[in-house]
Amino acid sequence: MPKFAANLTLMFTERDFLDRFDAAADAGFAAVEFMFPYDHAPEAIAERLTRNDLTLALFNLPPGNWAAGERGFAALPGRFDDVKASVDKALDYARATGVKRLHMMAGLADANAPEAQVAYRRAVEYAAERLGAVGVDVVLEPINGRNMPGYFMNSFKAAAALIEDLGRPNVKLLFDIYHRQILHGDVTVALRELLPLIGHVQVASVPSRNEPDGEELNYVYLFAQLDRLGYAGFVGCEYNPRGPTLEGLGWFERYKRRR
Ligand SMILES: O=C(O)[C@@H](O)C(=O)CO
Ligand SMILES: [Mg+2]
Repeated sequence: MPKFAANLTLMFTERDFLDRFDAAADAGFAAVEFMFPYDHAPEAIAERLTRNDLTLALFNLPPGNWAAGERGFAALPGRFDDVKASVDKALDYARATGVKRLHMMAGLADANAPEAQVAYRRAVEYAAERLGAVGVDVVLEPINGRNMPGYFMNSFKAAAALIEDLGRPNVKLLFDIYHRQILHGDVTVALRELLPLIGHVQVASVPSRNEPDGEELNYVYLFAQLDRLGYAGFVGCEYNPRGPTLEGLGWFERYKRRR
């Protein structure tokens, strides 16, 4: 059975951020993820995890000024000092929470520009070196251009090629099934082929990005497929609930933690 992580950036938003940990645990999740913890002290996040016996599956390195439109800066030439500072900051949270993988966002840049490719590779290698020393993986996520126009990392093929070329055991693929279906389709075969590179999976319905229980993809099949493939990582529920979060958790009933 997949190990599901509630995404606290999108789920349980009826509650304040820190209270979402309690809500996720009460709903039967044994793990959580979120995009950014940085408005809260590392100790406050750690306390909620411990109190609720939750594992933190993933969060993102600081992305720059999100409100102003930044979406990371790893592929932006001239931003290497920001990359270093972002790794420092994320490490504080990783140490406090015990998270084992962090998503490094690439930023808005031309995917074919050699200078962006060089900057990205350098940033990923730097993060991998620093985070690897404390047992943390760096995951790279291809994101579709409808949700994030102009985003540098927009191809599963490019991500896989870079990860294979780097050959670092702690650089892995964040396989967001929602983005995969929009970018390229062929989800099942891609999961099979890319499995050795996958460090994290995320899910949502396509095209609405709601609960994984309908529309284009058959998630009952895909979750069973992940089990058949022997995927041992987490599956992040990165979806916008159609209504109140709890009312949309019918799909999760068969998978939830019971205690
Ligand atoms: O899929 C996404 O959008 C996220 O996983 C993310 O980290 C950046 O928005
Ligand atoms: Mg995602």
